[in-house]
Amino acid sequence: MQDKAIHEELELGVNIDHIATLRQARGTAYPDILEAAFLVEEAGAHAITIHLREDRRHIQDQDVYDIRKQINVRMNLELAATDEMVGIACDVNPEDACIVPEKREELTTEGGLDIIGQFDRIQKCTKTLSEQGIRVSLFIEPDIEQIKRVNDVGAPVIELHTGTYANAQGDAQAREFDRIVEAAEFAHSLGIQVNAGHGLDYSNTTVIAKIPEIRELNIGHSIVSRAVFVGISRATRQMLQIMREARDLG
Ligand SMILES: CC(=O)[C@@H](O)[C@H](O)COP(=O)(O)O
Ligand SMILES: NCC(=O)COP(=O)(O)O
Repeated sequence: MQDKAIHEELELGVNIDHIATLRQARGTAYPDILEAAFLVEEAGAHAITIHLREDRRHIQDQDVYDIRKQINVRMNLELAATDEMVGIACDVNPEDACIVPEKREELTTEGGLDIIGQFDRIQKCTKTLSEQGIRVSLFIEPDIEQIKRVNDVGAPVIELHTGTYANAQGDAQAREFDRIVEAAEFAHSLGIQVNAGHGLDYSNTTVIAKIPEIRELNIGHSIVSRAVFVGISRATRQMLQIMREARDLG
């Protein structure tokens, strides 16, 4: 069981997948993903997050090994619950692995894992990764029924999918926000570490960052997009500042 204390500091994992998207668009050697990882680390991020998709649309296998070798902060590797991906993760040995649902035809991750429907597979992947010493996180919807099964799966961490909140507006967004708060409180009461991410940007992160049970945010697309104009160091620092202000840490 993990410490049930409320965490003052909120950590940021910067997802640098879309640096690789730009590189893969032309098959060039630039932009250099390692340089991005170094700059993000130097700017104060707590982790580098990358998603090795089965279709290899952005991050490539070599990126995972290179980043693993070169960075000093935690690596959070996002992966589908397949034998191939679990094998790569065990070989790379990141500090964290986040199991995410994946559909080849999707534009981006569309929802959370169905822990109830895919219990055996997710439990098997979690066990293999955990035995290797990798801390496993499950990317799920803010759904109480899903959260009830997390401890049975054996994962110490969840990442609440904030995509629906991020894409909604008005009352619908307020309702989804309430679901996230309720899910975070419930998971925390069960001793599960609560992270959150997907679709968070410079205008919708503050309220999520104020939820005291949340320990880490993983944010990528908006930071890489802002980096086009201000550079990735500044874009990372600006997001960290939003998170610190939300926690009243200045
Ligand atoms: C699981 C998740 O939310 C991120 O990995 C996100 O999916 C970024 O990668 P894509 O934009 O390829 O979906
Ligand atoms: N798990 C969420 C993530 O890594 C980043 O998602 P996004 O900010 O690129 O939508």
